[in-house]
Amino acid sequence: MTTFCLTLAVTFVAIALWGVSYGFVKAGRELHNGMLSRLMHSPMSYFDTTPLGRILNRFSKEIDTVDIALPRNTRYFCNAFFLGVTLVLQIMIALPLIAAIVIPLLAAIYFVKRYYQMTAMQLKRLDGLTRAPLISSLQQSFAGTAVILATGQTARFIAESHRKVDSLSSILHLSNALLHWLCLSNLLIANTLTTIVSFTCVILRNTAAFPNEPAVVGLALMSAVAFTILLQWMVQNLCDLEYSLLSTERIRDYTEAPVEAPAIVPDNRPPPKWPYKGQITFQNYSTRYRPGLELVLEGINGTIASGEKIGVVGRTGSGKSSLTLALLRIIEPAGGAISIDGTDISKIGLQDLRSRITIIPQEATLFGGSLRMNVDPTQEASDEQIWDALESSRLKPYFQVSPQGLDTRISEGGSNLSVGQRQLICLARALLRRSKILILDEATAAIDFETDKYVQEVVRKEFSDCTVITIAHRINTIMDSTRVLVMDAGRIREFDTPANLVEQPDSLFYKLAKDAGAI
Ligand SMILES: Nc1ncnc2c1ncn2[C@@H]1O[C@H](COP(=O)(O)OP(=O)(O)OP(=O)(O)O)[C@@H](O)[C@H]1O
Repeated sequence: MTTFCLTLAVTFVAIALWGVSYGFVKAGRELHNGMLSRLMHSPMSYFDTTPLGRILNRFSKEIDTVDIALPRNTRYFCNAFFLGVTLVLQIMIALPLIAAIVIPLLAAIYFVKRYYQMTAMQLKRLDGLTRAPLISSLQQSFAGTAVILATGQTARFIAESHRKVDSLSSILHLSNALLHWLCLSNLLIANTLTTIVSFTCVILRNTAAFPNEPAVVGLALMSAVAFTILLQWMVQNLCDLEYSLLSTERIRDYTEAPVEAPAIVPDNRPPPKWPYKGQITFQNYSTRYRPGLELVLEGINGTIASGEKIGVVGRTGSGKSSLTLALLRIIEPAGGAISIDGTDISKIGLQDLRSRITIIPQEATLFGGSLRMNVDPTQEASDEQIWDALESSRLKPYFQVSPQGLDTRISEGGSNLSVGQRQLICLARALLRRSKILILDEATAAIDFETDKYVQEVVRKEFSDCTVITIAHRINTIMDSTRVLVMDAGRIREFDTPANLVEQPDSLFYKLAKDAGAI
């Protein structure tokens, strides 16, 4: 009867703990989704300061631990725990005297586990610290394979990689040694129980305290032997369970990563056709990449009229790209404001702002997928419109001969296309969007002079009624701009027509144009 009640109680508790284990799985999934959605909305400064290797480690190892190891360890521990409790109770029912040594044995198990765990925690931390640099280093090496091969640095990178693998292996080796120590300690404790149970049986064999049934004595002895095997498993599962919970903590840190401003501000949504004219006004605008850093744009004032074609020039690091990032609110203002058609862009949602401005960046961003998906990511255009855009960007003849047509596969990052072709796909994308403001951030740097000229012609023709801001590496390409904005150390130094600026030999633009051989 007692055994039946015990079994029933244990079954109920086991079911309750299975529920807890299921809860872990659910919580793990929520943490995963939370981390992903948070990181997708994190500002650029967060990625500037958080190594990519660390983020990848969270998404691979830690998520794997929460999704797979945590529920498994919970289940294993529950099994081991209840089996262990049942075995000890069976021994105590058969030989009540054994109860006297259970508490000292539990104390010994507790101290061994605590010692093991303190050391293992440190090792786990070291594992994380050595694993992340290894992932980052591998990633950098793969990204820079061409440069590493070209500069003959292969041996250095391999040696560096070996050094990092060695550091990680030494931590893994120590973890294994610690695990063996735990095994040995637990075996000693469990064997002590078996020895005491055996001796008690022998000593009490002729006394009233000895069970009448030989089967009960056999059960006690069998339980003691089984406990020897089980204890090791139970303690290790408990430790594994606690480590898995550490991963949850690490992922939770990422679910609290900073996020950008809201995508939509319901009370302040611009009308669907905004911007109507594309007039951009800077009012004493300044910005920095993150708190604590120097201002990269300072006291920017000026108005770009609707439909103007503005060329932005300046020495490297003068703040040209920062100006475009400020327009898209990739970096937020530290002071002043930018208005588009009279609307302060800092007051509207990021999605509303960014969906109304088109940028062709310095580095073309292409995704692994079809040509159609890359040219028309929102999937709103017809095949005809996409082919027209490809024709205007001079890519139609190239893709027309492909049997898959618009379904031609583009590799991740556009690696099966030339750098120039990638930029032309971005131009086709811009042609499809047709927003009132277009930004070209050194977009034609990788294109030959002839194609660059053609792109400028297409932009002038197709975006004739739009405001176009061109950050130029070739001064020639912006000589026919309406006005030229010359940046220097984060400030606007000159803002006038190219003709006026080249007439002033002491102007910065004159010097830049002269250096470039444009005048
Ligand atoms: N992610 C960043 N974090 C911190 N500072 C940055 C970051 N990107 C750029 N800067 C700094 O901002 C300043 C302006 O850089 P920006 O890229 O706007 O110059 P640029 O004129 O576009 O240069 P280039 O012609 O070389 O592209 C530089 O001093 C640069 O060091």
